[in-house]
Amino acid sequence: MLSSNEIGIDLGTANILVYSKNKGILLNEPSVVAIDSDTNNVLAVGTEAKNMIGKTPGKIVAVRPLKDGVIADYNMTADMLKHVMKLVSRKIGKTLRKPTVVVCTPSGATSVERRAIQDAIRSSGAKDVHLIEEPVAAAIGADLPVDEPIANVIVDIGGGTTEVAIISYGGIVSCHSIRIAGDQLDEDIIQYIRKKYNLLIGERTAERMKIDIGYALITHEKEEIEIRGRDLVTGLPKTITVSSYEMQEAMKESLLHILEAIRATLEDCPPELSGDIVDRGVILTGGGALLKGIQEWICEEIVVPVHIAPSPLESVAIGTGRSLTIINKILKAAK
Ligand SMILES: Nc1ncnc2c1ncn2[C@@H]1O[C@H](COP(=O)(O)OP(=O)(O)OP(=O)(O)O)[C@@H](O)[C@H]1O
Repeated sequence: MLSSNEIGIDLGTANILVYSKNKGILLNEPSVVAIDSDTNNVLAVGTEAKNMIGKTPGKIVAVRPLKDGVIADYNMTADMLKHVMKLVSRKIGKTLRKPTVVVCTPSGATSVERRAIQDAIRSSGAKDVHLIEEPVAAAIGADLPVDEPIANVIVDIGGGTTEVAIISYGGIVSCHSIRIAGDQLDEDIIQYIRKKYNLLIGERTAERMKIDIGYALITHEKEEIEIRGRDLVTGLPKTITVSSYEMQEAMKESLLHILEAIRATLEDCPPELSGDIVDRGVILTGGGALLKGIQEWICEEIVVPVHIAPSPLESVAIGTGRSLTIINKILKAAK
């Protein structure tokens, strides 16, 4: 039985989630920290800090300490994790003392990047820190039978990375990890609007556009959204209307890169497992799985059934927490 002192953490580029098998999701907050740049004190973490992005006075900076699925600013990540542990303690009504933590890392992370994640978690008070590859955690969290000798194909489109993996018998058979995912789609939208309309928009506006009227490359009925930004010629605020067709144009190149990663992984699949893929299909997870039309588009392109995981934004966190049971079994067997 897992105690609340054993937790799984999805330390994501966009969101940080903490899961305990007994209590479920204990925390789900954006991976954002707001600091006072004069004193370096952390002022806010999570939603409160995210609401400050692009709106803060000079000395308060709201930053995302992770980029492309790995730590970009070590000290800030460590501070964010300390705050997260405090929030979790408050939630469970007692101090989380020296917890055992399983945390995911992108499968493309280097050993230095993995070590940094492990050290940052340890510095937040954890006793034992176990790492799990993100696609494996996502597959466990999506209820796939990962320890059976059948092909489970997982496509996890997060904020910083897209991980595509074929998992069989508890291990990764073939995998591609690319640093193109939700954040890149937001950046594509910012650049498109800048070039086409000479209008500067912020990250949060771009993300809202993607979520509200963003479509994968499928035929659909046109939708429109009104957005505001700063005119680069006059320097004044301006409102424009953007359509979902323009959003497709903006995101096209990155979406094609994601498709390419899926194709490349399937091409690497050992022939014995190919039959499973045709029968069982591909599971989409991560926030990108919620992009309108993505299931239909990928299905059309790879001609294999595509399903969306039950809770795409939570699969990795649930998988990290559940994997503790497996780790405990291994540790017990080794005694
Ligand atoms: N409805 C939606 N449509 C399109 N994209 C969405 C939707 N909801 C969330 N997203 C995007 O999903 C991304 C966050 O997904 P997720 O929480 O799985 O990433 P993460 O685990 O933090 O990142 P990574 O795994 O790369 O470290 C963000 O880019 C967000 O904009």
